[in-house]
Amino acid sequence: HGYCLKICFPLPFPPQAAPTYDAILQVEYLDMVVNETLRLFPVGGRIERVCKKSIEINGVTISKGTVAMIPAYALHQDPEYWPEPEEFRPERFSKENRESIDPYIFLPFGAGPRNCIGMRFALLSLKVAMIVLLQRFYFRICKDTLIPLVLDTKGFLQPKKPIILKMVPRTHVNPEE
Ligand code: HEM
Repeated sequence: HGYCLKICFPLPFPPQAAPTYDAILQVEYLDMVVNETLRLFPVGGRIERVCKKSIEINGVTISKGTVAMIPAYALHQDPEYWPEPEEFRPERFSKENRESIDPYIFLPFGAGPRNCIGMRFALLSLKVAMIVLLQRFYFRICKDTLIPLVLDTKGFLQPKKPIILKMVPRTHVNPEE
């Protein structure tokens, strides 16, 4: 896939203001962007569970002890649930749309009693990092940005090569330069 993202949203933070917990929760669009990014790029591309007792689901018997793999990456790309799944559309996670999302189809942090224990911490710290960077810089594609992005096929879902972007200080007169 080739992804070319231009994300523009107002940050309700003056350049030097500390992003407080309450203020971060107010930035709804940031949450939508983070969710849509985790939909396209779920770090744990698959989730696994060991079957505790034999069960039949839709005519398929899964015996006790079998490891069942839940393909989070594939579920996040299923056009039945995500129209034009390859498109980066944070609006999928808007307040109005969010309620219709099945928690077993959107699985960036897994689901159930063994889901990610660090989810809230991870979401908060990555939002703090994004806000602090976006308060100070614009991010632009440059000649060293590899397009299309190539994903690694082993282990955690991550880019094969680092993503190189140009950082333009926000004090700069013309951010498009
Ligand atoms: C964006 C960052 C992160 C993502 C996308 C992520 C994703 C996941 C996923 C998909 C699972 C498997 C859940 C399941 O099987 O249902 C998991 C498990 C886990 N994560 Fe995270 N994680 C993140 C950050 C963190 C952080 C920051 C911590 C710790 C501070 C953490 C601690 C754990 C632990 C301990 C488990 C195992 C939970 C268990 O088996 O009971 N994760 N994570």
